[in-house]
Amino acid sequence: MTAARVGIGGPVGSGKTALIEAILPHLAKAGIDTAVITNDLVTDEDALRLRRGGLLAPGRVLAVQAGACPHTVIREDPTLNIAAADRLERDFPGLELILIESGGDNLASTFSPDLVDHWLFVIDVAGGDDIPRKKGPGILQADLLVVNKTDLAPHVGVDLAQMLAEARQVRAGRPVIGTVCRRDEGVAQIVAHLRREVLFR
Ligand SMILES: Nc1nc2c(ncn2[C@@H]2O[C@H](COP(=O)(O)OP(=O)(O)OP(=O)(O)O)[C@@H](O)[C@H]2O)c(=O)[nH]1
Repeated sequence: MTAARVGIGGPVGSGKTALIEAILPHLAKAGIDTAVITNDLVTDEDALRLRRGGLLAPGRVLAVQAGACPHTVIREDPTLNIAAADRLERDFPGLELILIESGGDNLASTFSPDLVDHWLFVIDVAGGDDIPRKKGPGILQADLLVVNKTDLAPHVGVDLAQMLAEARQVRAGRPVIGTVCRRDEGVAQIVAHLRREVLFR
C-alpha cells in the first residue's frame, strides 16, 4: 500500500502551515498515519516549526529547499519532493497520508499530478475579497479551496458571504471551505473531505 499524497499550496502567509498544525490532531484522533513534507525557499523554517510543535514525531517531517522558484519543485520538476515522499514511505511502513506543503507562492501555483493525488489551495480573507474573482489556476484547479482567516473579515472590510459565494461560482460548484485555522473552525470539514475523497475511510 502506498500513502496518499496531498499538496497544500497558496500565497505567502495564507496559513498553509497553520492548516497543517490544525488538521494533524484531527488525523491523529482518527488514527490516520501521517507525515509531512515542507518546502521553503532557502531554509527549513516550516519543518522546524512543525517539529517544535510536537504534533508529529520529528522524523515524520521532512524539508525540501525549493530555491528561488517555489512552484518549480511542485510542478515542473518535483523530483526532490517525490524522493522525500518515497523516503517517508520506506521509513514508515503503514503510512497512509503525506501532506506536502508548498513554499508560499502566487495564485498561479499548481501541483504536478506526478507528485500528488489531490491538492488544496489556501487563500486568506486578508488578501482581499477580489482574490477569487482573479481566477488564478490555484483557485480554479485545486481539488479543494480553503479560505482561511475568516475571523479577519470584519477587520479588513470583506463581505465574507460574498467572497465565499464568488469562490464557489468561479469554481463551478467545486468545494470551498472557510476556516479559522487558529481556532480550529472549519478544520473538521477539511479532514472529512480528505477522508471521503482521498483516504476512503
Ligand atoms: N487571524 C488569523 N490568523 C491566522 C490564521 N491562520 C494563520 N494565521 C496567521 O497568519 C500568519 C501566517 O500563517 P502561516 O501558517 O505561517 O502561513 P503560511 O501560508 O504557512 O506562510 P508561508 O509558509 O510563509 O507561505 C501567522 O501569523 C498565523 O498566525 C487564522 O485563521 N486567523
